Amino acid sequence: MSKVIRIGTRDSELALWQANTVKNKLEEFGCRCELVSVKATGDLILDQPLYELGITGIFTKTLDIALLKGEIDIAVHSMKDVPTSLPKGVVQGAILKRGNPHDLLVHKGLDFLNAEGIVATGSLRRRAQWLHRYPLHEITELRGNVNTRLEKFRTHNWDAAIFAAAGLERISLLPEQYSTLEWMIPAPAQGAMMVVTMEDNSYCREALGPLNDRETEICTTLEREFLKTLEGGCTAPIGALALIEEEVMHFKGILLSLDGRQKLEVQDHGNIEKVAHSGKTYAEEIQKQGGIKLMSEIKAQLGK
Ligand SMILES: NCc1[nH]cc(CCC(=O)O)c1CC(=O)O
Repeated sequence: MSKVIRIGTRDSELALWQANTVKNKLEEFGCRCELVSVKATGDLILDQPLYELGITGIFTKTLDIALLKGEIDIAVHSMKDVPTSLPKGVVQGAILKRGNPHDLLVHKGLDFLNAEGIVATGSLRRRAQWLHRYPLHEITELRGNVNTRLEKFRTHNWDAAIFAAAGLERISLLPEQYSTLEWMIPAPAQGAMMVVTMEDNSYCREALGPLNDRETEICTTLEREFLKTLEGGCTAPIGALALIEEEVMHFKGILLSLDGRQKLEVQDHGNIEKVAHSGKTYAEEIQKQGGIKLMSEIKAQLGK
């Protein structure tokens, strides 16, 4: 077989790292690959908060279009950026072994935690969880790719900024002062990469098979099932994390109000088979706690 698999990637440092990781793995299994750079709208539109753009697949849209047009054979996405429903004809080819799923606080000293502080993030989920824990703090908008955000943090007078650990670790950008936010529930599938291809591309589907990490697939599928049941196509402060430790599966899921005052949560652990298929049930528990009303308030506040 002498087919060359064209791997679509965005051109941020993190996207290139992720695409190269997939390329190296495929080559280990004897495939030939090349990277194809595709410009994504998420990198271009920066003057409006993401949630106002009303597009859940903003980071993945352009690569998916290139895939549908046949310009590339596979696309590598940060799985947390992939909408819970894939475009028609596009299928999950592999989910790679997850990196660090947690969020990190990059800071200039932690004294501000017990006082007033300004924390930078563009994420509704991080903002709400931060304000829930530190109601006296102020959140300032911070967007752009990881490099841009870190640079903005360095040049502004903010006390801290929140990042996905996996993003900083992958491109070796861990700054001098940071702490892992173990208490903060990450975005569903944070730290995992999903490779997608076309349903009818049996060559790529077969080639991607060995790259799949079953444990990551089980955990992220559960987290996304929880998200899908709750969100109903709307961005909201939702977090979910599933971990398997010594054959026991642990799950935590949350939904907060935008201002962080209200927090609904569900926690469980148990047999992998049982917990892995309870994503919808966990979301329904949140809905029973007041989640349906809260979601409609969030939608109204975001102007949807
Ligand atoms: N939404 C942007 C995004 N998408 C994936 C990552 C990092 C890698 C990951 O979490 O898988 C980031 C950066 C961040 O949230 O700080």
